[in-house]
Amino acid sequence: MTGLEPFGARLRRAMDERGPLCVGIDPHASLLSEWGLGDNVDGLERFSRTVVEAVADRVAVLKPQSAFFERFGSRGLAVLETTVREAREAGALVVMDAKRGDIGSTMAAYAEAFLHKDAPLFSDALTVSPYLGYGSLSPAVALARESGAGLFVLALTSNPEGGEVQHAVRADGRTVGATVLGHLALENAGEEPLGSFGAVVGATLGDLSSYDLDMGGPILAPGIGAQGAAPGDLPSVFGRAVRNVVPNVSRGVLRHGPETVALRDASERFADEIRAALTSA
Ligand SMILES: O=C(O)c1cc(=O)[nH]c(=O)n1[C@@H]1O[C@H](COP(=O)(O)O)[C@@H](O)[C@H]1O
Repeated sequence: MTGLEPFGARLRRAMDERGPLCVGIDPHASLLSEWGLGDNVDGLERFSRTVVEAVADRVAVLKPQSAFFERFGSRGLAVLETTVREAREAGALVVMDAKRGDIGSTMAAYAEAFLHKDAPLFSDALTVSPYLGYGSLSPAVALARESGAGLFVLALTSNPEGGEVQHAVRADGRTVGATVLGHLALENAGEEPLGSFGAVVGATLGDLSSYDLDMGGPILAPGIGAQGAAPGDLPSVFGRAVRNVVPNVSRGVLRHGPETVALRDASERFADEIRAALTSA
């Protein structure tokens, strides 16, 4: 299979050209209602198309959250396919937020579903959970390499409950989260200008100086906006690794819909604040 240029290289270029913002496509039932749309497939379709029209030609990354599409069964998945295709056609990279994780042999099928270049839901990258053991992800790592796609592996998540697993200390004295970051550093070794195997690290987490976040790959940083973090927090949370951070905002942008112009303005405001925060870092 001839793959695309590696995801990390494509992402670095997109971040340099467009800035690093990732806008999430999270069609919550409450947002559909606020936008005057029905909580049905037509509403889902209108919502997703509007977000793509508003920002896919200007942000580096769009991140559809699969659960909100799965809610509507096969017709929701058809909307997800269209959303991914139209976002990519408009020049955005698509990170499919499906947070898959399973035993290795089943993980291979999840990888086929999202990372095989001929799959209907092929995406530039996929969020995955390493909490069945990092090694269980190896079929996804292998297929991502072959396709020129990437992974974002949950390392230190933005939710307060995540710490009970991720900050747990192993017998060798390292935390579970640090162990995941260590695996990613090995995957990305020697990859220039940026590896394709990223971590998810919440922007809400405050001081992370005890973690080595500089693991050669991108860091997807959710938590800005609705979960309380702000663009100005990025330099202090991520330190030197901030240059590789892809900050995600979902509800913080989406609540400004349904007008395309208002969505675009909200996204530009976040992009400007992020640029200002990174320049001062
Ligand atoms: O993998 C993710 O994207 C993710 C990881 C994490 O630690 N925290 C987190 O909020 N997310 C996702 O990021 C988005 C955040 O949405 P907002 O809180 O509305 O900006 C949601 O789609 C979450 O599922």
